[in-house]
Amino acid sequence: MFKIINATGGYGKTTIIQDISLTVNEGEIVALLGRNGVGKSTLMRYATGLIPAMDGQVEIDSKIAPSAPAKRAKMGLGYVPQGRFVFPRMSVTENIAVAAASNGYNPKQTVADFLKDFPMLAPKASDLAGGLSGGQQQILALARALATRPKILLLDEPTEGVQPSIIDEMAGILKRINEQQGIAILVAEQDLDFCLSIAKRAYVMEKGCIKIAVDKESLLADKLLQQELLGV
Ligand SMILES: Nc1ncnc2c1ncn2[C@@H]1O[C@H](COP(=O)(O)OP(=O)(O)OP(=O)(O)O)[C@@H](O)[C@H]1O
Repeated sequence: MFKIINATGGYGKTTIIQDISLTVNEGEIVALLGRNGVGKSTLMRYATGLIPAMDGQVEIDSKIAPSAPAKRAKMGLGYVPQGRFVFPRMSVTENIAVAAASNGYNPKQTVADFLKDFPMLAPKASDLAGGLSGGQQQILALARALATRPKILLLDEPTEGVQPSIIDEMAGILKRINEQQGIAILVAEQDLDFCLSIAKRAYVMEKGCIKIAVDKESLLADKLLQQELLGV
């Protein structure tokens, strides 16, 4: 249902990712792994349309996605960028409302639903997002992406700088939305344990390319691969 086909892209004239193809099937959670700087975030930005394609394309539900990020969002592509993007001077409620409205959904209803679904945010509903802890901001960033009602959710290093209890909470939320709402997920990560607690297979990147596509069991069993490609 979500495909990146022969993606080549980068910044200015510099090519960072080269000829990458990957698929996330309906209802799947797939990990995108690789050491620092291999191009995971660049591939995510390519997928969302935030950087222009030098070559290749993105397909959502077998339709070629237009390049504008807002059009991809309307087709069902949700995105949580690295660094937990929230509006710091808006309240938790306003952050969710703005995200819902940006994709044409009723802000009031969405906020009411989300405060039920994200009990951690409910007591903070009127607080400014900038005053939340790092982990709470990451959960809010996830709630914002979900408020756009995506079919496929792209997450860029959601565990970075987040304390273990919130990482567990996040894994629980991701499994729940995947199982109950059928939202497919592509998660770029360095935290192998987190990824393999939610994903059944992974693509591993090296120097701007996909080096290998591997299922969870094979990756867990292959310590050499873990060390060589992931440095763990
Ligand atoms: N905005 C940018 N302009 C120019 N080069 C960039 C930009 N963002 C990233 N790069 C370069 O692209 C390469 C890949 O970086 P990218 O952030 O995509 O990797 P990554 O696998 O996500 O790494 P990390 O885990 O550190 O986020 C790096 O060499 C980086 O310096």
